[in-house]
Amino acid sequence: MGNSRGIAMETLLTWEKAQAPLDQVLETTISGLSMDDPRDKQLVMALVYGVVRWQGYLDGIIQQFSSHPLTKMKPLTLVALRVGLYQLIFLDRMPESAAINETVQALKSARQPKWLTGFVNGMLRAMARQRATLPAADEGAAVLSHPAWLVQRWYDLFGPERTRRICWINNTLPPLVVRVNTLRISTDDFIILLQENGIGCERGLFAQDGVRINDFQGPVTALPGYGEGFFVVQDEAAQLVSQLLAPFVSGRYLDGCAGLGGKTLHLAQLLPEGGRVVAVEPSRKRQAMLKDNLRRLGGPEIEIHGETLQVFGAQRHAGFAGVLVDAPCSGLGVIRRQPDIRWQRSLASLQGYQERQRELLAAAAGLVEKRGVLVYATCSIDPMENDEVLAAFIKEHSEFVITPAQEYLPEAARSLCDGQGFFKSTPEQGLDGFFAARMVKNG
Ligand SMILES: C[S@@+](CC[C@H](N)C(=O)[O-])C[C@H]1O[C@@H](n2cnc3c(N)ncnc32)[C@H](O)[C@@H]1O
Repeated sequence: MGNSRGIAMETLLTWEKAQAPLDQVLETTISGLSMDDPRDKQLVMALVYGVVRWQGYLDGIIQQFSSHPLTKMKPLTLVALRVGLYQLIFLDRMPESAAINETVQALKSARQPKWLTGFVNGMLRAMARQRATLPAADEGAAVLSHPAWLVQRWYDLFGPERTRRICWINNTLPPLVVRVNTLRISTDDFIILLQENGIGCERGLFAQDGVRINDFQGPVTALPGYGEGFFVVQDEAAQLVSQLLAPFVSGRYLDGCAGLGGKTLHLAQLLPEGGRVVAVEPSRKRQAMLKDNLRRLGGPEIEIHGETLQVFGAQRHAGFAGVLVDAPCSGLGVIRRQPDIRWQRSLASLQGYQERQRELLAAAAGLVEKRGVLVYATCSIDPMENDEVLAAFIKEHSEFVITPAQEYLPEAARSLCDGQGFFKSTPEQGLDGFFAARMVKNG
């Protein structure tokens, strides 16, 4: 399927089949393409992310026009209808004829039978004719475009008002936020550098080294200072999590689930002379990306271990002054950045995450030295992965006490903590939804 619509459809079909993260699937489908015009790539991305974000809403409309249940449709037919309808509703500058003809042409190029191309063509034309009467994207269930189980869960947990607000924000485009690598450049100088290059930006509202970049369309690698390692893309909420390991002393700190190293280097940045960071990351692919990031960002040498935190913990490594467990989680707090997450989770998957999180915290407990700090974090807003994990941990580990997170955060961020002293940011504050608990080991 040669054109941008065809590539978008192919990506969406692969994503549905593979149940893999959308950004990974998209990277694979577009990395090998030789598209002369960069706008073609942008269109593919806009279509793919837009369709996934609004899938529930689009499907509601398609169902109104179809006499067959959507579950009986061929996957390619449904994907073509979603891609076509998305253009009709959301891409204001796209002429109606181009939206329909190019979508149908992509099916023809893929040698789809006449009945299928005819059906998609007819449906899209019918929807275009009745465009003025289609339900708006801000009405009823259409706003939500989230799976029913999740909406029900959030209604029960947060009430209808908050649920609608969170769902609505999840469907908006997230801001580009970076953390300045102050080992290389000061935040003030980085802001000046961006402004000199005509890039609008402002200081973060909550985190001291956070910078919000406005109206920048290109890839982050094209921002000034990328090659020099002046910044790393990181939401302000994630930046605040590392700060909870304060007060920083010149001891050893463990990033127990380092991933690509967003928080690993931040810790190195925060430590005084003589402090050292050790990182654990079992995924080989992520480890390689972590090493690349650390090379780009520079800074002190960081010891990296490729085993799981459970294995690392069982090897009885010497005590750490601070341990961060930024646990694998559902990601329900970052749907705005990864719209596919909502369709790939279930209540059962939350239970699965909780089990892993409890194991990871238990493994971390033994690694913390006396009076050391343990921080548990997720990018989820679901209590099953947050408050419940913490309650179970504290019950089994009475040597740990919860200390109020607000005492370790900048003034502006203190209001993000709840009565129990947990840090809880949500998309409503313009932040990624994070949970973090700070504990100290007494025994
Ligand atoms: C939420 S991500 C970490 C994000 C990272 N801290 C950052 O700020 O970019 C969780 C990471 O935990 C890793 N992980 C999964 N199982 C693990 C285990 N048993 N022990 C340690 N890390 C694990 C995953 O590979 C993933 O990279």
